[in-house]
Amino acid sequence: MARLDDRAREVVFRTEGLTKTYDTGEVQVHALAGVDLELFGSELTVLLGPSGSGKSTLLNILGGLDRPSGGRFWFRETELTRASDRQLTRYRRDHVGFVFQFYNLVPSLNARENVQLVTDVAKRPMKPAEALELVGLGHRMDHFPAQMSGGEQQRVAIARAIAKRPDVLLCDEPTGALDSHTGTQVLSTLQRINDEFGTTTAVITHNAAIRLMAHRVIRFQDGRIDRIEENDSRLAATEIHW
Ligand SMILES: Nc1ncnc2c1ncn2[C@@H]1O[C@H](COP(=O)(O)OP(=O)(O)OP(=O)(O)O)[C@@H](O)[C@H]1O
Repeated sequence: MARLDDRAREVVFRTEGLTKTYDTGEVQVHALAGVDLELFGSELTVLLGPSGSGKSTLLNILGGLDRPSGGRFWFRETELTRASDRQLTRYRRDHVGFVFQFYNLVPSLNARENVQLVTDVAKRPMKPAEALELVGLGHRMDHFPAQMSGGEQQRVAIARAIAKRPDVLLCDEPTGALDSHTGTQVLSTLQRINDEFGTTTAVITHNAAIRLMAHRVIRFQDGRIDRIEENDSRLAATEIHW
């Protein structure tokens, strides 16, 4: 599979000394303790690290869902460190797709309607049917979440995230609730979207096997980046087992 070097090294995200401290009354939790990082255009990055090492905190800040306590960060040329709530909402709507561990689908809406929630408010969306075809669910469009497997529901969530043609796809434990076989199908969908559309993709996981499909692997420890590895050769998601 293509190496990162083959791709344009546009800097999509940059962070400088990013910190996040939670004040829980008696103790301060340093969720991020100074993160300097660049994520590049079209790359698929896997963020690995023990529970509590700060992965979700970082992804939530990059996605405009949370704010840092200190440091600075940019999306392309735009500094978002002190963006207003309105600016962050517009940034999320126009540029970011999210995929979470628990699919967050609306149970009373079928697959097509769940995707339509996003396409109705996006600037240049795909048709819901097109997004569902892309994740291999063209035949399940009228099904409700309760009628679908976990993997299918997660693929509806991916269709919803990509239907607005986001520049970045931020995925927090997208296979955390899935068995190996189903998880592999979901990863394969993410990999194909990254390949076909060049969507910059970051995937948080506890599962070290998943690092094999990434262009780069970023390892977290205690709110800091411990190590960054570049994969000389990558595996197709379908070749990964756990
Ligand atoms: N709202 C909050 N209030 C207080 N502490 C928090 C809050 N959110 C996160 N934390 C703490 O910040 C630290 C980093 O959490 P974070 O969720 O970013 O880690 P993570 O690496 O994503 O972990 P996991 O893999 O378990 O999801 C943890 O110690 C966590 O308990």
